[in-house]
Amino acid sequence: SPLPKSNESSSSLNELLDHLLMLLEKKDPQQFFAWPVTDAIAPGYSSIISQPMDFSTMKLKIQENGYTNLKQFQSDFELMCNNCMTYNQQDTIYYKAAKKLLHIGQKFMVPEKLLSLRREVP
Ligand SMILES: COc1ccc(OC)c(-c2cc(C(C)=O)n3cccnc23)c1
Repeated sequence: SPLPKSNESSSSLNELLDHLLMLLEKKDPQQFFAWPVTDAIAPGYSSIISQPMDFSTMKLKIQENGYTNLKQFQSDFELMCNNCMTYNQQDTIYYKAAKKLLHIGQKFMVPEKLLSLRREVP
């Protein structure tokens, strides 16, 4: 089915979300969260994690107008981090990376911070 026509508000939300996603991706230099986790690299992953999420999936969702508000974007981000802290033991580099990323993301996604982002996005 054709993509829903994007109107003014959805395109400005999408611009904000694209900008936010880019900032969050920069905090994942090892790209652990860039692509879906496969059972090949993480044994049993698909039977442990029922709702996988990663940055590439979030990017596609933005392009398909899949987010109608910031809260939905925030919950996919938190899902991605929490999946990682569910599958991986606390003493792993992945768990520690997810904990750090979650903390950074929660600091970014506060209203006053987002207002400044909005001003940045022309
Ligand atoms: C070592 O290089 C990579 C490259 C890509 C990865 O996920 C896209 C991961 C990766 C990412 C994850 C996560 C996010 O749980 N993971 C868990 C166990 C084993 N590997 C991973 C690691």
